[in-house]
Amino acid sequence: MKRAIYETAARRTVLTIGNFDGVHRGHVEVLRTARALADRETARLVAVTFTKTPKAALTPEAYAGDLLTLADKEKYLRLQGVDEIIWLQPTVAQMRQSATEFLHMLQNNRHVVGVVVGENFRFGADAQGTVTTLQNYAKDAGWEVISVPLLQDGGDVVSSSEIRAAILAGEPERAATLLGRYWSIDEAVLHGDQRGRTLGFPTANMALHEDRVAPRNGVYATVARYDGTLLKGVTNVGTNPTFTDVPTRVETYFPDFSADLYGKQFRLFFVAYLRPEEKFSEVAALVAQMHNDTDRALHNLTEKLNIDMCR
Ligand SMILES: Cc1cc2nc3c(=O)[nH]c(=O)nc-3n(C[C@H](O)[C@H](O)[C@H](O)COP(=O)(O)O)c2cc1C
Ligand SMILES: Nc1ncnc2c1ncn2[C@@H]1O[C@H](COP(=O)(O)OP(=O)(O)O)[C@@H](O)[C@H]1O
Repeated sequence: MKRAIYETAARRTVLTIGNFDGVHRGHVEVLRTARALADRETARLVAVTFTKTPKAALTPEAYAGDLLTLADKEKYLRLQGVDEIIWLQPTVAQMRQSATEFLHMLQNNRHVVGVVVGENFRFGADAQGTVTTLQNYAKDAGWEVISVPLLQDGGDVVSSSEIRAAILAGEPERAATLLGRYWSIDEAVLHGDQRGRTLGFPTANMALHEDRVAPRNGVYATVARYDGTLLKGVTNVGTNPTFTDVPTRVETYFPDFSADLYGKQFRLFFVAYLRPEEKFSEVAALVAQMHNDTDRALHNLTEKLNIDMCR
């Protein structure tokens, strides 16, 4: 056991540090640079990240919610070649750690040979540490530091908060442009009110995780990855105001499909926003609208779907 710990500590390591919520196109630039440095240095690539972004812990009222669950953050980090993840908890003790203490902690933990971060990287209590702090420390420690310039998209910096704002605003296309893939959720199918089938629109229902950013209420063209295939869908995010309001759900009707999905899990990609959810005075009007939504969703997906973005 002791030997295993020693071996981990002795392994040459390149660290990349950040929140990485989204693992968006900007993060991918940082991760690619870090992977290349690790390969050059015959080192492992270790990502140091938080289980919850410090923003969520410090100012929860001003925080829109996470783009990714931790499982998804891990999945997308590993897809970029990260070998291991060190998860930090945003505890009071962790948030009070000075910038130098934070770097000491990393140095004591691994045989660090390099560190790759984004240009705007801040760390330590009150975000006092900057790339310059890191570079100064690295000179003595013998680390190579690379700070990666922030990626821009049409004049805007690609950032997790821009993507959260796009999802909140019902702009999945904009979110996808910044993310480099469609925003998605991966959840199990729950039981609803068993009403969908009586309307001719059975819907697979998912809960919205409270820690996650909530997409704007309304109807979306979506795609699900299920059982190795992609299914076209039309999804309502909302509270079903035409009937009795329920806590916000994500309900998807798959026009070209019929099977029992209860308890099954699938990844649902948000491709386009079609309209806000409405309260109809008659069920027949809702059903007519749902037919129209289905046609529009299928048309939209036929015209615009980019399968490579379903990741
Ligand atoms: C494409 C689509 C659009 C929908 N639009 C609305 C809407 O505008 N207003 C509303 O109250 N419910 C809307 N719904 C939700 C339906 O009311 C809901 O699917 C139905 O009540 C079945 O609920 P159940 O899954 O709990 O059985 C929509 C559902 C779908 C699939
Ligand atoms: N084409 C389809 N799209 C979505 N769900 C379907 C489809 N065909 C069958 N189902 C099944 O029907 C269930 C939804 O029926 P519904 O009456 O809306 O019940 P609930 O209110 O429990 O969601 C889904 O969870 C799934 O198991």
